[in-house]
Amino acid sequence: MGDEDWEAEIIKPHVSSYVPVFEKDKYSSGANGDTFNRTSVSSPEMDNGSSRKDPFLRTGFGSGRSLGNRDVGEFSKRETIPTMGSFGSGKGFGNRGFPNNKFEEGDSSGFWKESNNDCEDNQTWNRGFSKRGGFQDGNESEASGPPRRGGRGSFRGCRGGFGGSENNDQDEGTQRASGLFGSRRPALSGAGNGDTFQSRSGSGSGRGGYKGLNEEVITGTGKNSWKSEAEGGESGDVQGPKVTYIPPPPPEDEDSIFAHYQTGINFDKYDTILVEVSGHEAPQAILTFEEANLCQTLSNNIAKAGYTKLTPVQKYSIPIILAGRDLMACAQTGSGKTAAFLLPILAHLMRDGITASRFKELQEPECIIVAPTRELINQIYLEARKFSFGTCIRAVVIYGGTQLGHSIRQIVQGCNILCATPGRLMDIIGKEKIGLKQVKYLVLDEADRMLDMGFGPEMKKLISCPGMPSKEQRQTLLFSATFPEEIQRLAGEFLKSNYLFVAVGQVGGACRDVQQSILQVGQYSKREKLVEILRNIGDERTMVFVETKKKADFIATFLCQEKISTTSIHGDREQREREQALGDFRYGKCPVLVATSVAARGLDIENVQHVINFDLPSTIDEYVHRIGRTGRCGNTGRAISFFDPESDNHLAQPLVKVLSDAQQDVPAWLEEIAFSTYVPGFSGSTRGNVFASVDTRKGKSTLNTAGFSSLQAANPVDNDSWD
Ligand SMILES: Nc1ncnc2c1ncn2[C@@H]1O[C@H](COP(=O)(O)OP(=O)(O)OP(=O)(O)O)[C@@H](O)[C@H]1O
Repeated sequence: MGDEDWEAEIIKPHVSSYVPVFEKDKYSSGANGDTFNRTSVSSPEMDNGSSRKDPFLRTGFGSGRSLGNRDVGEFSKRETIPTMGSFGSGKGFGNRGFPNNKFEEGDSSGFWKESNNDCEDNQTWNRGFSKRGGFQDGNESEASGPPRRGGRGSFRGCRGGFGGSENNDQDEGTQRASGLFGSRRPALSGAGNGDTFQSRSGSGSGRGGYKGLNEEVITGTGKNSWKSEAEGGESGDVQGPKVTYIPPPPPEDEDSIFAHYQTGINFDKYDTILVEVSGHEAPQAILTFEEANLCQTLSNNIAKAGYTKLTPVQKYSIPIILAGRDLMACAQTGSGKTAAFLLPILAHLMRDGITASRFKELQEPECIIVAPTRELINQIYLEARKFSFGTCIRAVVIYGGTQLGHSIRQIVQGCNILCATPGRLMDIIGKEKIGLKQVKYLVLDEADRMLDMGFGPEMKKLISCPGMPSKEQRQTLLFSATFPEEIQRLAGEFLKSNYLFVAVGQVGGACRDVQQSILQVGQYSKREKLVEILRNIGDERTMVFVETKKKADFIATFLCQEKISTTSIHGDREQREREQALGDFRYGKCPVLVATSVAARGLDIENVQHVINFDLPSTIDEYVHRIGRTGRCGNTGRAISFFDPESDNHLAQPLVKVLSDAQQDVPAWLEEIAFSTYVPGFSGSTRGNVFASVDTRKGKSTLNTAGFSSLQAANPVDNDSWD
């Protein structure tokens, strides 16, 4: 993917005539115009002979004046403003595109490295410098990025940092680190939001710095520098400015805390889903919240959250966790896994009492929850805060892309449940800001992702950190909608040998409330098809998944050009922008969110009615997670996927399987491709290595509908092979 030759289609006269509304307002005079010379951009030295691929170069998207990293959704649907250049043509100004010309973080080098793997904190270890600082990744062969909308924008005019080697990256980084923010941006001030940056030349280690109202200079050198990313620090090595973003605190009022959306018409149908529990002596499932015997405050909070009935994964997982057992639970997307682990943990904490308090010097959380993306961990935190409302239990969230000092300050105020992304967690542990001795619960949400090659090593480090109780001493809970066999095997290292495995429906299966359609669409027709679909959809909330960060920017910009209010989220956007984008989507300002896989898992956004896979992901599991952003909690949704026979044939067989398991129509052409395509290890009936259909330990104990309690294991499990 990503090789689409956009150039042929993108050069259209109307492109340069569309100017986003805020551009008109702020820069309508020609004075701010094209200070960046477009021809220089496409010089061979810079584009490495590959500018053919970069539509932005030819159309002026992102050339020169950054639109800032404003969400493209702010390119209003309704505005068409007479020509004044193209997107972002002109100055390297308004770094992030904030209306008040606020500056931040300053990732403004001219080149950036694209990666298909748009994930979180393990990737963020690369972020501070190498990804952003002026170099170009050979594979991507882009002379510059897409419309970076400022920030790390390609064509920043004044300091683009072009170059073709990693050395240039170093140079750019050094340049940035040596006072770029301090000395080159004296006393910048903008209004509001604490985003104002102030010059701090000479502060800290004397390398310059920048500061906002809520921000402090964190320099990269000297005794006080944070740990390098390679060591697990997320804020970067010696070069480059540190992340200073402090997320706004979530609303404190009860209505906001307990705001929720309605369960859908199919919520009751959850009861008919088959549930398997494997392992020894599984406790009986419960049928009602009352049976869980939770304390009054918790019960009140559950009621205030609008939960009246347990979902299947909750019926089985809650008693298992209450019984102190380790658990691997697999249930379809949007079926309430978060509450399935939070409620029993909170119940235990309430029963046993907590030790951490704001008066303790070293915070020692009783529970650590990790998840692969920042937005997801924040969502889990909000759920934890909701269910612990009115109790003395304090949940804290820490994640990358935010100021480390802020994370530390949150923790020292008291921390019983620590919700964290892996990079930030390891950073905090490395700095000895928390003690692990009290950890009784370790939860890996999206556990298959947390244990795969990306995060697995970090998770292994986590469980072998000094002080971390051994698996015999803690309770470990793994949750996901997908659990490939090989990951299940790896999980044995984390779990006690007698763990229980709960499978609600088919492991790795898609949610049946999502109506799936697969359309055969070639690369060159995708955009046209997308626009056609979105026009038909109207204002209904839609997530569009693409394979690369660069393409996410491109498609979002393209849609804005087509007057479709769109924003985007991906791993190269600053955290502030990501949160803004998600907010704009969540609250309806932009009904279309273009995303990479960073938004594929876990995100629970009300009323997402459509998911469009503009590009199919590389794995079927990812497909299942992506389409699971719609059709949640008994609501219905639609997923449309563009299948390009040039690149997606390997997915034909697993797609046919997922579609038929979910009782969806399977197009004849897809079956034909599936039939004629050899996929090593795949077999339609067992799914081979593609994903597991059962607990890989083989011992199945029950096969029940969710409304009935489980039976004892029919086949004792060979636990020995799991240590
Ligand atoms: N028993 C319940 N009654 C009503 N709503 C519920 C119940 N359990 C969960 N929900 C709601 O259902 C939605 C989906 O829950 P959640 O995000 O935990 O799903 P999930 O299984 O973790 O999904 P994913 O696999 O995508 O991460 C949330 O809005 C949650 O508040």
